Amino acid sequence: MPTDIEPLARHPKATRPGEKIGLHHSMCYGCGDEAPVGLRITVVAGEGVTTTATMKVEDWMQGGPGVIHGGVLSAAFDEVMGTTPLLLRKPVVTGHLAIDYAKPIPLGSTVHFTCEILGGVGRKIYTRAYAHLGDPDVLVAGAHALFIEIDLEKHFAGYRDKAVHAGE
Ligand SMILES: CCCCCCCCCCCCCCCC(=O)SCCNC(=O)CCNC(=O)[C@H](O)C(C)(C)COP(=O)(O)OP(=O)(O)OC[C@H]1O[C@@H](n2cnc3c(N)ncnc32)[C@H](O)[C@@H]1OP(=O)(O)O
Repeated sequence: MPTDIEPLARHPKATRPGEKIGLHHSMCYGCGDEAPVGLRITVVAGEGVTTTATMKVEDWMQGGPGVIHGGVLSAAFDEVMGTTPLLLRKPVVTGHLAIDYAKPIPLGSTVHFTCEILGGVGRKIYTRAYAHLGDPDVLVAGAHALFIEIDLEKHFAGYRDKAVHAGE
């Protein structure tokens, strides 16, 4: 992370603390409520530029016997951390994501995520997140990620004809 990042302020019209940040697409693998397979994560706005989220670890998320697959946890962090810049009213995509896996996460558990925006420079937004299973003092994973602000229309212009919509 560069040393010249600046603090980023919550947008005046951002989702209020305690409220759910809306789906960005109902068919999104991370947050969509109509996706045939997905994490169905709901991210809740916190104070300032922070968020929280939870995810139930379902049987289909298994990697090693009885525990979550590392890639599923990575996707969950991506979703939580990528949603958080919406508090700035900035659409982003992931540029870089790094996970520290501290403890195995059993199937059937509920993962609790906390995320904060550390700051930014230009179009770059740096975030950090942690995960625990109910006791915030016992972390099971942590993550750092860099998100890049995009022009939504331009970024997806070449792919929209491939988009999948609910009911198709
Ligand atoms: C699912 C999507 C929904 C999106 C809708 C939004 C709705 C709201 C969010 C909802 C939640 C979503 C949560 C899931 C989010 C994903 O999973 S997004 C999917 C995965 N990510 C991608 O597909 C991105 C693919 N990559 C790209 O398209 C392009 O590389 C990027 C990221 C747009 C950057 O390209 P660019 O616009 O040409 O900009 P570029 O000059 O290369 O980079 C800008 C700056 O970032 C730096 N940078 C770029 N990449 C890196 C890197 N890996 N490491 C370090 N620095 C980097 C550059 O060095 C540059 O720095 P400066 O020169 O400004 O100092």
